[in-house]
Amino acid sequence: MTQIYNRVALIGLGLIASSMFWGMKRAGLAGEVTGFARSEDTRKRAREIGLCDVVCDSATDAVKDADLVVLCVPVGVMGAVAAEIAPHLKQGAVITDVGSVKAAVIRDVMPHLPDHACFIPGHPLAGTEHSGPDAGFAELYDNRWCLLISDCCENPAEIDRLTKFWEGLGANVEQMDAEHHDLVLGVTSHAPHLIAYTMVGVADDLRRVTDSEVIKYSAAGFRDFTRIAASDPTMWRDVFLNNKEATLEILGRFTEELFALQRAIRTGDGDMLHDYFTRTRAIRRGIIEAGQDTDAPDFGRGGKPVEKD
Ligand SMILES: NC(=O)c1ccc[n+]([C@@H]2O[C@H](COP(=O)([O-])OP(=O)(O)OC[C@H]3O[C@@H](n4cnc5c(N)ncnc54)[C@H](O)[C@@H]3O)[C@@H](O)[C@H]2O)c1
Ligand SMILES: O=C(O)C(=O)C[C@]1(C(=O)O)C=C[C@@H](O)C=C1
Repeated sequence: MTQIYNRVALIGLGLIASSMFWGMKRAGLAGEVTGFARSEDTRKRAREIGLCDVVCDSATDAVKDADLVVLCVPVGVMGAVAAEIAPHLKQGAVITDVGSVKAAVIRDVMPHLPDHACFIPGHPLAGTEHSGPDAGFAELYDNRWCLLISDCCENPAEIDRLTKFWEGLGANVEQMDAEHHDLVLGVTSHAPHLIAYTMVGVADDLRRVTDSEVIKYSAAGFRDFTRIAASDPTMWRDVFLNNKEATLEILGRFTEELFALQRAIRTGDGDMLHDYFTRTRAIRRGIIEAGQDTDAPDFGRGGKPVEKD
């Protein structure tokens, strides 16, 4: 049990905040945790399940005397929440967030914060397709990355303290520049979600033709798409609207590659398809060999990728 902050305030009480709360309790990281969510139903549910030591009826009450304030709301409302709480922050408070996009959050939040406060944007790379106060669990961040953007805060001791806090929640912490973060996550998270949303939409259109066969006989790959496409619509709307440039850049490249593959199929260019899939398989194997995905089902005994020819 290592207490890192006396008082932590969670604003927004969904998957990410509730997982932080249970993780803080597991490791004894905070003396007291206050919480606030905009919806009265969410606050009621949080009180019923013991989510937070105190559930407040306003964000301003929740942040009073908090040493750490964590903004766990959709990316599109971070700025409005920051404006509301700013005058009520404790002297020297640290503000962080968990938003999936970083440059837009910094743009929206920073101007509202008083000089005495320190803003350290963050992003835990962990989640599920579930949302709301019941969705959280203490293990969500175990052995996952949490990226911190350090250049908004001039106090290295507070960056160290927040790093220890996330490590206490089980995460591995690294620092990254906001623009770079948005490009990397555009490739690894945002574009894949958009593709999953699209693919499930296409299947839904087809379903009308084939009368439910698409869903009934869906194999594992498509089922994974449906899991991802079940993610919260508000959260993902805000991600795309706030990481516009990187998403459009990646989608442009994606479309070019898709057209090339489409052409190879139409013209019967088997060599092109085989070379392409050989290259992508090597990437996957490289990740496994580097030990970066030990969850992989094709990670064989003795730490070697399983040959499946
Ligand atoms: N779900 C994921 O996989 C995941 C992973 C990493 C980061 N994130 C980021 O974490 C943040 C929260 O996501 P989540 O999955 O916990 O969402 P969620 O939908 O489970 O929870 C969001 C909470 O914010 C509350 N809220 C919305 N608007 C509010 C406002 N104006 N004031 C106060 N509360 C408000 C909602 O009532 C809800 O309690 C988002 O910014 C998201 O981009 C999500
Ligand atoms: O596992 C999932 O369901 C997720 O989509 C989690 C995921 C991701 O893309 O990896 C989603 C959004 C985040 O900002 C971070 C993590």
